[in-house]
Amino acid sequence: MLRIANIEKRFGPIEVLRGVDFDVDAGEAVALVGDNGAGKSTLMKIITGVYRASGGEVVLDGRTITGIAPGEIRTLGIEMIYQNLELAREQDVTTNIFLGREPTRRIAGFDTGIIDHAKARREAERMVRQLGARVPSVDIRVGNLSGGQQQSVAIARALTFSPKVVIMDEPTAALAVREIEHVLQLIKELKGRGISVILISHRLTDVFEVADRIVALRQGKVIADEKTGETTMQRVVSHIVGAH
Ligand SMILES: Nc1ncnc2c1ncn2[C@@H]1O[C@H](COP(=O)(O)OP(=O)(O)OP(=O)(O)O)[C@@H](O)[C@H]1O
Repeated sequence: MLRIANIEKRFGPIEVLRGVDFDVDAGEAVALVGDNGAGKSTLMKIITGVYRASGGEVVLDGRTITGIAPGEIRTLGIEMIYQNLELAREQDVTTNIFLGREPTRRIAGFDTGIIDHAKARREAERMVRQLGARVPSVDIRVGNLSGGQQQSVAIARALTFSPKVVIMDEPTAALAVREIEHVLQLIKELKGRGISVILISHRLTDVFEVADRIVALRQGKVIADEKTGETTMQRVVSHIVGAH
């Protein structure tokens, strides 16, 4: 579904990515791990079109997307959920799920439609239910939800774009222990729908629970690309810190 091929990124004289290669299959979750400064965020910004690569290419479902603007890459099927979630905390769940893309209805005599809030609400409820997200009501202000519930809203919102790939940056880092399990369930749900997931995480227990493969980045290079079932936490830690 997604191929990262020999991606290089230089900022002036600084080489941040030095020929990064890995693939993500449909419905596969790949964890991207690496120490602070390894290049994970830079790579994600290249995949989502925020940065232009200095070399190499990103291929989505057979199509080269390197150099395409972020808005179009999103339309083509790559969604990124940032650590800060980018939700409107003062607005309710429905508004956040549709932010700017609410269903509209036509009124006789008017050229443009008006927001059909009842329909948006029904659809938001359906999405939350189908996803198995534990959000008490779609009418609640997002700022009043727990961290895990907010993460669920961000995932539901990502699904409205019908993504092929969802990239998640530290989705469990700020969560209480009992909420982590629920977010990991939602990630499994995405996989079950055939959506590919790239999970950036420092929490290796989470990585081992949901990822099919673990790609370790060190100093801008893939230092290991291993199936989760064929490696160990100790081995992954040593890849990250550079013990071998
Ligand atoms: N715009 C920039 N100009 C110059 N150097 C940059 C720029 N952005 C990132 N870097 C450098 O690139 C390297 C990789 O940074 P990046 O943020 O991609 O790492 P990371 O693996 O995401 O780290 P973290 O886990 O801390 O978020 C760092 O040394 C950083 O200082």
